Amino acid sequence: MPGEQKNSFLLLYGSQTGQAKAIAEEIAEKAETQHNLKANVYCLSQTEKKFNIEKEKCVVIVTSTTGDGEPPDTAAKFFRRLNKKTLQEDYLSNINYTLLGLGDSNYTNFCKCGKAVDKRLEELGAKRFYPSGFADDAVGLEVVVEPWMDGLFPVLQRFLGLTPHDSESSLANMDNKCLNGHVKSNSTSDDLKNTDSVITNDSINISDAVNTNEINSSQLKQEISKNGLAFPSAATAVTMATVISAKQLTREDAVKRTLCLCLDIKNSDIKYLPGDAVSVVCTNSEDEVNNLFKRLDISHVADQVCKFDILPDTKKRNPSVPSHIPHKFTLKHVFKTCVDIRDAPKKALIRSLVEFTTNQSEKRRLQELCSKQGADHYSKFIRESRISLLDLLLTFPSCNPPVERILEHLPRLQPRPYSVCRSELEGFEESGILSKYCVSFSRDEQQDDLPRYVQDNLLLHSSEVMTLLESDAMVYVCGDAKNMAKDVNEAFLQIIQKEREYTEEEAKRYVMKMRLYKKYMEDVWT
Ligand SMILES: Cc1cc2nc3c(=O)[nH]c(=O)nc-3n(C[C@H](O)[C@H](O)[C@H](O)COP(=O)(O)O)c2cc1C
Repeated sequence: MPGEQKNSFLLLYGSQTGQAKAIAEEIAEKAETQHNLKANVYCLSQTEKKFNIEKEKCVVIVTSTTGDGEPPDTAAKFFRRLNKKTLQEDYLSNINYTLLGLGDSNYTNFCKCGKAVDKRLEELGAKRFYPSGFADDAVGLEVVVEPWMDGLFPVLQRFLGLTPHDSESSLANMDNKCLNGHVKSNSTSDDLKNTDSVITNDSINISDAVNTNEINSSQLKQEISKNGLAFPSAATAVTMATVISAKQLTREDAVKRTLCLCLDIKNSDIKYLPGDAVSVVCTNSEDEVNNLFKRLDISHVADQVCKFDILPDTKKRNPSVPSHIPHKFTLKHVFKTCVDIRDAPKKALIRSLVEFTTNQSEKRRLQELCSKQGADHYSKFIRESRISLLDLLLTFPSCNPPVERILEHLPRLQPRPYSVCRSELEGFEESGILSKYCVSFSRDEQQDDLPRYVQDNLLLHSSEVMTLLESDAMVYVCGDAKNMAKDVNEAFLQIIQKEREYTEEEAKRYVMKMRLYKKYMEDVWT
């Protein structure tokens, strides 16, 4: 049984794009380096191979939600097993657990997976030894994650019989059964003093450039797919594709520029259908990378080949090189293609900058930004202002961190997902396959009498739409759930009321029936 040591506990994570995994790793690291606890960490996909939850005494679960309220792919098997109808009510009565759910309140089913697992564990008799937390990516996961994690350790210690004190006050701060969304923490001024101690030692160091040859580009391509960008959610290997044409779809004065890019994938194995998603890795801007290098004073080594080494005397348990950093690299390559330099700097990064800042007032300001009391300042100054790493360093001129410290903290450059659709409609209209084809460019400036949104277009063609509906038409609605899908649904209700002289109730029943017979289908997201 894995939990044999007195101070050990099982730590499980279910992650689609890496955040839950990173948080679980942080919990494990803090548990070991700061709290004399030992975490046995496994991905939920390892169920029955590496762990059997029913045999555990103390379990901590961190899981995100993906898709439309679904568990991450890696958690699907665990989820299925847990939901078996045949399990007895007391199946998990021996285990004690707590759970941290990650989600995004822009989605309809906020933290659905975490909440469902939490509920099911309770149904099966498991006891929650510490309140479960539900963190919201829309406002910043750290708003819930940080106080939840801080409170967890003393409770765990007490639960495992290591320190019989402290946990009461920690539990008192968590007075709800679950933490949900925004949390105001009840911290003391000690938090500020303690900010430095979180970073105990450099764990990673860039060794001196091993040689000064530039890595040739095919080697770099290999590194991208082999080491640099091992995307956890990618269904296929990463493919290099050339952009063969680019057409701007929006007008020059549009609020947001939309481009139609054609990628040449003739020589790749990619097969796709409309509805699949293609994720594009867009590199960081050369100018921004150069400016960052100038600010970090590393322009002169930008093209030298480097390698990450773990410091032999690191105090971190199981230190590892971030998986998105290639074994050998040039700084230029890593900063352009592997790390996200635009994302708002995380508190852990800001905390690590403090020790490299010489001006005392700048130092205090940085400490404040990453302290619990400074949560509002952090949200306002960093997140809402969409400050980048370069902006931050320019604002704090006396801060001169070594580049390895920055690299240790920068998140992976995430691919941007796009839905695959076909752009053949114009051709279909020309060849007569389509008899009518209407477009609405809502972001372009419109003359007042032209339909701006798709619902305006539907209402404009109200009687034709009704005729189509009556002749067994299928309706597919795809796109923004919050406004567009709602408004399109409303437009259909209006059309049916107007054209058929139906009451609102009758129109609703009409659309309901269409949905029931799969004649009105939605593929929508927020
Ligand atoms: C494609 C996609 C679908 C998502 N669906 C949901 C959802 O239905 N409900 C929710 O609360 N969060 C949803 N999220 C937000 C993630 O749960 C959240 O960003 C989380 O921090 C990701 O953690 P992970 O990297 O460990 O997977 C979704 C995110 C993505 C990218």
